[in-house]
Amino acid sequence: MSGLLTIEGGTPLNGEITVRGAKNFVSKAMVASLLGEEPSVLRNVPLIRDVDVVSDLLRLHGVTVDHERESGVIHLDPSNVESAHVADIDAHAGSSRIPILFCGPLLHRLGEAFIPDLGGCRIGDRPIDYHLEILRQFGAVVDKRTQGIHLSAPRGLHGARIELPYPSVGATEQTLLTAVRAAGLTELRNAAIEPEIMDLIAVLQKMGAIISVDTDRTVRIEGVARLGGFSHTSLADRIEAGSWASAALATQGDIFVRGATQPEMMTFLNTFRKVGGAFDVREDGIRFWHPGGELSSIVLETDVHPGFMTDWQQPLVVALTQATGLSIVHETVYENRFGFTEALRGMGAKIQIYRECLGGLQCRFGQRNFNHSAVVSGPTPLRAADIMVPDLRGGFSHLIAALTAQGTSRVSGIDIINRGYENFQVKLEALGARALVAA
Ligand SMILES: CC(=O)N[C@H]1[C@@H](OP(=O)(O)OP(=O)(O)OC[C@H]2O[C@@H](n3ccc(=O)[nH]c3=O)[C@H](O)[C@@H]2O)O[C@H](CO)[C@@H](O)[C@@H]1O
Ligand SMILES: C=C(OP(=O)(O)O)C(=O)O
Repeated sequence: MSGLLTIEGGTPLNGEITVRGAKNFVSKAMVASLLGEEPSVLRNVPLIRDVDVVSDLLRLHGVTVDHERESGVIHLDPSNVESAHVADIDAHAGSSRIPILFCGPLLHRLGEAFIPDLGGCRIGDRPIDYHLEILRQFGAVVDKRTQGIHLSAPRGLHGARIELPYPSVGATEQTLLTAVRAAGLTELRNAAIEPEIMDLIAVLQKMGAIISVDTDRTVRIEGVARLGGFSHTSLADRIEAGSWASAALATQGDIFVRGATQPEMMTFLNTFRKVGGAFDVREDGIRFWHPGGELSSIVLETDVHPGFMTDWQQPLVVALTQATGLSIVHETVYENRFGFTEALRGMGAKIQIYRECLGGLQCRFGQRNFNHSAVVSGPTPLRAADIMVPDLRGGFSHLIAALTAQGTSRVSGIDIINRGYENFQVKLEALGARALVAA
């Protein structure tokens, strides 16, 4: 990955930026449009690479995608869905995790699907065993090939009783996108209930689906023969909002995040307040700032919703290097999400990584040799360094660290960040960061 940013740190980030629709919803709603017999419209779409990848994949399958980039409106017309050339799809291998969610919709529309090898952040093994098992339960025949996966449904797809071993976001979405047009009833136990999934359910309901969510995380879907289009405005990207909030805290700044919304961020806001950050929820966004004085160390465990989201963890850890005392961070969603701390240690942060489950919960990764707990000791002044972006959130964390550090850092591989942060360089400039793209 390319792109080099030179950052002169030590200046608080102050000002206002806007967040638009959620990366982890918009791409899925775009896939859902494949299920309809009529056109759909999606608003508040951010300019991020995952949207471009999904647009390309939809176009390869005959969907007309008209993206008004500045206004953030996408028109999707699936009237002429067709099989794509395997070589064309394969060109997108490794670009994102979304292609796996094309399975159900393509099986319904075409009777077969070819899925390229997945991309996404390398923060653990990220197997797709739940996805494939679910598809088999619906009646799909799964043929794993050297490159990619071929699926067919010789007898059509029928509803299934599914229980997830872990409330996986992707596997829940796989079930929803397949069950809505499968024959009969589907029952999904131990489903994930992230706000982005709830917004996907809202989209599917607008299209004509019948879906109920019980208090015990059981989702029931009554399959229907036909779905129409939808018109929908995406919920805001709570991960991007939390990332800018962490940047405000670490740099002792003050950022108004226009578009950020409280309900989806309540868990983040509680943690932010415990660390010592201040925030003000307004009609049109949330202001986050460092109120002066010391920040407090905390014990934090990432979890599925409504727990503290794993994608908030990496940016917040940078802010924790500026808090007084020992913070404990237990990552329970991914087994390998602390790789980004190596660069922080090189910048002077005191972060130790442990295999044990520190915190309160025993998680799936305990006793299994995974470095999934961290102890952060602070406050430590950070010094500038040359660093390489490892993944999406780790990359944004490196930006925060460079902005916090005294001196000039060179951050390479910044293109990865465009996968989930819209116009982040323009936003940095608007917040007064001294950041320059190297020629
Ligand atoms: C594009 C998108 O929406 N990405 C989000 C989605 O990823 P994604 O949908 O890939 O994450 P999952 O919720 O599926 O993964 C959670 C855990 O389940 C495991 N697992 C998952 C599927 C499977 O078949 N087998 C299996 O073992 C994973 O390895 C991981 O340890 O939810 C994650 C958890 O909130 C977020 O960090 C990602 O930003
Ligand atoms: C892990 C993430 O995304 P993906 O699932 O697309 O890799 C993320 O957004 O932090």
